[in-house]
This record gives sequence, structure tokens and C-alpha cells, in this order.
Amino acid sequence: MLVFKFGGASVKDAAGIANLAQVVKKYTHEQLLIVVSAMGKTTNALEKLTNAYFNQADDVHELYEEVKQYHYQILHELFDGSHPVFDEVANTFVEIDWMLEDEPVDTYDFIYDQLVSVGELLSTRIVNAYLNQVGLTSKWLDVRGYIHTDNTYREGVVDWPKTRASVQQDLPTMLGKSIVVTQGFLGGTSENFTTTLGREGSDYTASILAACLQAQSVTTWKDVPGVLNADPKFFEDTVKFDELSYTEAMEMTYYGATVIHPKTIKPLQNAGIPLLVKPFNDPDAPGTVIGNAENQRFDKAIIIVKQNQVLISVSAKDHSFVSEQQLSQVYRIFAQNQVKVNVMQTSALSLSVCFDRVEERFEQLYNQLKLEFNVKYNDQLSLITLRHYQYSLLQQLTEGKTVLLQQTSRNTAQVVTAG
Ligand SMILES: Nc1ncnc2c1ncn2[C@@H]1O[C@H](COP(=O)(O)OP(=O)(O)O)[C@@H](O)[C@H]1O
Ligand SMILES: N[C@@H](CC(=O)OP(=O)(O)O)C(=O)O
Repeated sequence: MLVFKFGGASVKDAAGIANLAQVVKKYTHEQLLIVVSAMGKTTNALEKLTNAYFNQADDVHELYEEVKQYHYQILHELFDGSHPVFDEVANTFVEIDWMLEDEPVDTYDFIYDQLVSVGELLSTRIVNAYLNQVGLTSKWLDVRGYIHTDNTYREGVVDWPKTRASVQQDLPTMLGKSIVVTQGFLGGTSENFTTTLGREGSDYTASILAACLQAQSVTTWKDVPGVLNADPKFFEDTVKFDELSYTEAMEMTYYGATVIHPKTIKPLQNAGIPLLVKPFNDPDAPGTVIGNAENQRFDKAIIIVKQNQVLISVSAKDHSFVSEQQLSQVYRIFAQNQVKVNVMQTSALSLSVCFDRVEERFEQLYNQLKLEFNVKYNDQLSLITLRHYQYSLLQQLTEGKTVLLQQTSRNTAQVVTAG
């Protein structure tokens, strides 16, 4: 049994969905579970809609119409107007209609998940209908009844025993009968509310389902030839890895390589399932196999750049030395605000922490820190991480930039720069 994951870029238009079907056609001799993300940039559009609705802004209906138009245009390109998928999609939009009618009373994170999740519900309806239309028998599955999470909205924590039991109970029989198409990124709470697993979490969904089903492999179909030593959107002369160890892949994604969601690798490593990263526009190309590759040599360094970073500097109000108690207090505040620390450095009198600027969380984090400490910060920074680096590359990448923090170990160098 194989698990395929198709991300937003692969299903961004009608041609993408037709291409998905062509890829799937090559594997009809296998049992196939297909995990699909929201189409194109739908999640970003739904995030905007959530913000507008939460703040009761004037453009709520305009933003909603844009999402609708985008989906209906693709539907009209793929299906005859009388196809039942039009009703399925309309019924899915009704979930948004109901929410938008009332004023927001729940928390932002709760509302976010109920609205943003619609992207994956729509894309899977469309993909499933299209596969059936071209003769690839497939069934739509609501993943929210299978991936059980707690109620940490926007960052649902998976209840593995419950998830494993549900998945193992129904999926093997379903997969024996047809292809199964389901949503990435989503989970469900015990009260049947929708959760999401964190932005770009569909890779993680594929990994969870594969681990529960002891799948042969997971393939994530991407717009790149495989895992490269750097993001080709920002660097020229990148090289593709034919193989990569689970450990190296975990390190890369932990430091911010966006090609795979960081939570994806561990469940696959535990279950000994390889992760294939392949190009959706050249399905026969070998891509990258992430598995038990050992003693790998890295002739070229891996470069990971995270933008929109904040470097905050915290010191005691009484100007005393940084103590373990203060360190734990600072970490507690970061954890409470669900802000992940990317790099941390202490000196005698201050503690510097680098993290992603997430607008909805930043203000509260800053205010809480300010209550207990003296706080200064710089923003709009970049965090450059190099794995298997040479000193000359570090110099080259930081040339002409102001370095605000630097940390190096034998394998890894991290630099926070302005600009
Ligand atoms: N080291 C890397 N190797 C390959 N792609 C990378 C790397 N780092 C970042 N990327 C980016 O990851 C993108 C593919 O991942 P993503 O956009 O999450 O795909 P999808 O959402 O379609 O699953 C590429 O377009 C590329 O810009
Ligand atoms: N649609 C969600 C989940 C996801 O994983 O998407 P993608 O596979 O396109 O990165 C997001 O954009 O966050």
C-alpha cells in the first residue's frame, strides 16, 4: 500500500488536477491512499478571510467570493455543469456561510480551524470526483474522524493510540476496494470540532496515516526534482540529493527547510517507511529517497534561510546576572504563546532569542516578557543555517550584512543577520 501526498502547488489549477490523475494512473496496480492539500494558495486566502471575519472588516464577503470564484472556475473547467460535485462543493461552502452569518464569539484559533479547513474539504471533493470521472475508482474520506487530536486549535496534538485504532479499523478494507482520497492538514477533536496540524501539515498527515497502516512508502509530489541542498527559489546551482538519511532530513526541516513539514519524518523513521520526494511534472524521475542512508558525504553545504525573524534580548530588571530561574521563566512565556525558539544565546546579563514573527502571537509574547524583564528587539531579520559548511561559505553568505548573532558547531553554523 502506498501513500501519496499532493500539495497545493500540484493542484493549483485544472491542469494540475488532470496531471495528478495521470500520475495516479501509473500506480493503479497498487493500493493507494491519496492525501491532498488545499488548492494553490487557498489556505492563505482563507487565513485572510478568517482575519477579516474575526475583526468584522468590510471585505469579508469580497474575500469569500474570491475563494468561491477560484474553486468554481476550476470546477467548470473539469466537469459538466450537471455533475454532482457541484452540490458537494456548494454544501461545503454552506459551512462557511453559516459561520459568517453570525458575529465571532469563539477564540481566534478555534474560528481559524473551522474556516481554514474548508480548503482541504473542497480540494479533496474535486480531486475525488475527477479521479472517478476519468475511471479511477476512488472514495472520499473525511480524515477528521480518523486523525484524532486534542483541542489545541491550529496545532492539534495527535492522539496516536486513538488514531491508530480508527485508521486500522476502516482503512485497510476501504483501500482493498478502491483508491481513497483524504484531506491533509486536518484533524478532529473528541467533540467533533475541526483542528489543523500546523501550516504545511499535510506532509505530516501522510506520515501519520502511513505509520498507522505500515505503508510500503510515502511519496510527496512537489514542484522540485527532490530535496535540494538549498531552496531553488533563492539559490542558483542547487544540487539534488538522491538519498538522504532520516536524521539529516529531520535536521534540515527542524532548521526551516520548507520542502517537508518538520513533524513528518519521525513517525516514518520509527516505522521504517521510506519517504520519497518526487516532482509531479516528471513522475518517472527518481527524486530523493529519505531513509536509512548512512555515512553520507556532503560535498556541498545545505543552506536554509528563514526570513521574518525577530531577535529579542531579555535582561533582568534589577540588572542581575541571567539565572536558570529567569531562563525557565522566559521559556515558559514562549511555550505559553506557542512561539518556537529558533536560536538562543546567553551572556552574563542578557538572553537573546531568535524566532519567527507570527503577527497574532508577537504582541502578547512581547507584553508578557515586558512585565517581567527589560526587553529590546530587532525584527525583519534573516536566520541562515548551514549544515556541513565550510568557513568560506559562511563568510560569503554574510558578506556586507550586519551579523547580530552567530553560533557554530562542527556540523552546523547559524547566523542571524539584518537584511
Ligand atoms: N532544500 C530544499 N529542496 C527543495 N525544495 C525546497 C528546499 N527548501 C525549500 N524548498 C521549497 O519547497 C517548495 C516545495 O514545498 P511546498 O511548497 O511545501 O510544496 P507543497 O505545498 O506543494 O507540498 C519548493 O518549491 C521550494 O521552493
Ligand atoms: N494547506 C495547508 C496544508 C499544507 O500542507 O499545504 P501544502 O501541502 O500546500 O504546503 C497549508 O497551506 O498550510
